[in-house]
Amino acid sequence: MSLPVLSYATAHADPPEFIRQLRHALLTTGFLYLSSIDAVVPDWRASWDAAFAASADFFAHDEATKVEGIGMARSRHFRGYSAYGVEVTQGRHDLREQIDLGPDTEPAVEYPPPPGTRIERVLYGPNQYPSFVPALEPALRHWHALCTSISCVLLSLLAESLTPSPSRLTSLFATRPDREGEPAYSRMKVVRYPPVRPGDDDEGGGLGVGAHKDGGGLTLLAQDATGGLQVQLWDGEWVGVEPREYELVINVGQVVERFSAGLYAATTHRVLPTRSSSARLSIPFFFCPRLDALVPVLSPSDIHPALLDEAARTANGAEKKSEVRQGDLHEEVFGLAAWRGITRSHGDVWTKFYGREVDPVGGPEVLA
Ligand SMILES: O=C(O)CCC(=O)C(=O)O
Ligand SMILES: [Fe+2]
Repeated sequence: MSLPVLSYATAHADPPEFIRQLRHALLTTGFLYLSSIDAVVPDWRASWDAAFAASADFFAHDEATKVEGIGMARSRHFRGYSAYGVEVTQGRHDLREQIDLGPDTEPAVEYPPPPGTRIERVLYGPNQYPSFVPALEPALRHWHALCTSISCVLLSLLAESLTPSPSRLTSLFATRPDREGEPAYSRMKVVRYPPVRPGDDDEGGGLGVGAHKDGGGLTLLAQDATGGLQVQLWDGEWVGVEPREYELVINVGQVVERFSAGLYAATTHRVLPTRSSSARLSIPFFFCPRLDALVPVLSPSDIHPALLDEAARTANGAEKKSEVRQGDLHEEVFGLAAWRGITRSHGDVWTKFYGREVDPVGGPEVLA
């Protein structure tokens, strides 16, 4: 089965048609390609090439240069570089190296956080960019801005496809006038999956990134021509998300799953270890609400009746199969789920700056 391809040009020229296709994609595969972005964003291809070229230049430096230059251990906001095998998904080490970025702001909270601080607010702060690859900062800032603007368009169409009150979703991503320094918490990663090393993927079953559902609202992924990403379909079968040049791969995360009362389920996915002789590069962008946003759950009376009908017909009584446990998003502000997720993935950074004394919420041993 191949994944649906939706045209970004159609999103602008014929929104009702785009919404129809989007509903179908999100009720079935939960993953889709977005094509024809260059028809709407004139510098799309050049921006794509610039982001990948500067990222490749960065990764070509040796590990010590990358760690000393912008290692995540230098950032109490969990931004920066993680060496190969450092990040953890589902308790296992991922076979990739990466830079983590987010909205580039002043720190929202001083350090150490004063008693009574909502701990997740420490996640707001500046990114780290390497002075030894000057082209990376402008290329990634621009890419973050492009992905933000595409996400806003897609999120509004998605919200319209669900409910007569779309602003209940879109408002979660809008900056509050009294909290300008705490915008939508959209993270981005620049990732390199090197060819597998002997022993990396034998008995241990190591993966580029282990099976998971994304935590945010929408994910926009740019991948190079290598391949390796797989999604788990309704029946549990894994299928490859084959590379398509200059197209984004789009999926929804647990924020949309919760808001839509499970109708638009977050699809489980993973990345296989790289088998080709050269490394794979990808740039996932996670469009997320503000950290203080409380994600409501739509009741059936808030959902378009035609969508409920279509969902019932599509599922036909079946449950979507997934290798991972249920979501990690509860009746709480989005930031707490984000905090648990990032502190679990980067326990070393948590221990260095926070630890149990400061933080009763997160940490490497905290499960959903
Ligand atoms: O690199 C990819 O293709 C996907 C990465 C991913 O799923 C993630 O970082 O959440
Ligand atoms: Fe993911």
